Amino acid sequence: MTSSSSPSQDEQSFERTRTESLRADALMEEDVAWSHEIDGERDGAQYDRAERAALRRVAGLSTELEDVTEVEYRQLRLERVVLVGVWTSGTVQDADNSLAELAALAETAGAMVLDGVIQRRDKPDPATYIGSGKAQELRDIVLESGADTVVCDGELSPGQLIHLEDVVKVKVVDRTALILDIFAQHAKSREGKAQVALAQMQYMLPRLRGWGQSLSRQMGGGGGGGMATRGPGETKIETDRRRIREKMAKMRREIAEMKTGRDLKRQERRRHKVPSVAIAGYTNAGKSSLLNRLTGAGVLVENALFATLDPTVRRAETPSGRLYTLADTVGFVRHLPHHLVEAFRSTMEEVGESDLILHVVDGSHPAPEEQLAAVREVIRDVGAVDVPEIVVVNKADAADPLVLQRLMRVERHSIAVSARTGEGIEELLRLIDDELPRPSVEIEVLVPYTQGGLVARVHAEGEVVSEEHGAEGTLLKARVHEELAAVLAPYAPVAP
Ligand SMILES: Nc1nc2c(ncn2[C@@H]2O[C@H](COP(=O)(O)OP(=O)(O)OP(=O)(O)O)[C@@H](O)[C@H]2O)c(=O)[nH]1
Ligand SMILES: [Mg+2]
Repeated sequence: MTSSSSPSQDEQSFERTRTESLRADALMEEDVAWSHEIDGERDGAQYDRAERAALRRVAGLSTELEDVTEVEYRQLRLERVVLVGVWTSGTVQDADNSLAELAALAETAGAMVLDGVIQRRDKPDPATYIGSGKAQELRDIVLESGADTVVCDGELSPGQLIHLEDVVKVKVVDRTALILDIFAQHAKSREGKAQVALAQMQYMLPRLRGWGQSLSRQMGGGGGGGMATRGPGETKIETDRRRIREKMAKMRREIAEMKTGRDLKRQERRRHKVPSVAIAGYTNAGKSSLLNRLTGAGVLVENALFATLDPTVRRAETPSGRLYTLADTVGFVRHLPHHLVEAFRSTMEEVGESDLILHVVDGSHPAPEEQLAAVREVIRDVGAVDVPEIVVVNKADAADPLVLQRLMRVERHSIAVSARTGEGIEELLRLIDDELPRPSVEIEVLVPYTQGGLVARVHAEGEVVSEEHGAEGTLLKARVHEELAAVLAPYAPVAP
């Protein structure tokens, strides 16, 4: 399609080119010369200028349901949303991916995505996130599409949220609130629920609004505060704040107690020297699928973000018969809200204290490298840098072979698998076996047949080098951990 030269204002505002994702949509300001051949010669500057001025509509984002019954079924939580992103750096593709991920998040939260637009800017507008002119256009899109919520692809300041809401006249939420909402919907365990609630309160605290605030805004807002702006509403907010703070303190204590319970369990596992493997990775990468494939555990797998919020720990066995634990973890996401990282820190510490991390990445995703980097950032954040890592490139069945090759080349310690088809799983199991810490003490013991349980323990917890069944018992040569070596010490054959 050749772009029309200077389309009329009406065409500019309402023509939709959903299929041409690179085409800036017709929402530009009047001053933009859009007469250039889009596919023809345009230098970078022009491109930039056009992009800066345009709210670029991202194609294929609409998840408007065709089946009416499905709409009704979802009606309860259904919000009709328009997504908006500010694109400050990176390529068009990056910007599109980011908005596509926001769409997936919104859907996971139960919303219906009607439209998505991106504005090119050096940085978000301090007042309204997108520029004020663009905010007006966004208002038109909201009206036209019948949306009841705008979702911004970032964390907005309390002020930005208020100002943008004033313009678009529907609820405005940001990426952080959306992720918090999903976590709140998905948390099952008491601890998970408490962690999410804490994070939500933390997020809410500076964003509390009552009519005290609108009052102060009416009275000129922004400036000095002072007695004049201090209405009864503000006092109410102060009371609310205090109540929330008290609740948060209580919640923190509860979480700390629950953590103690989990720590005990972990210590128990450590005492038995069962090596632990943590499966970490970006949300929807296939962590739970992999856990199921490796252990046959029935863990919830869903094509939704953050299907897993409560860490599941399963027992597994290497091909050589050594036991280890395998833990599924909460998925990561770019710009994971800071409050959540804090709230889930204790859960994520599991990753930090494991003996090996299986870092799962979706090989069929458009930007797997970005996902790897985002996850590593959080791993660094929780101080889990010393744990050896195997990069497990999953969904090899669906991935572009060239992308797989690229990842294998860059990631030294990596393997391509498919949790779905089972491809590469055998090899992964062997890799895990190689990477798990070796028990350090070499022993040679003669275990009487009456102590069969000990022989079984050596098999499970150590590595058997040789085993002979003699008249007096089982002659074992093996490598075991110190504690088991101490238990076995009495059975060392006496030197002749
Ligand atoms: N094609 C393909 N799809 C896969 C594979 N592994 C998982 N999936 C799909 O990817 C989606 C996410 O899988 P999960 O195992 O729930 O992913 P997860 O990493 O546990 O996700 P969260 O718990 O939400 O963070 C599901 O729809 C799976 O069916 C695979 O090897 N190939
Ligand atoms: Mg999962």
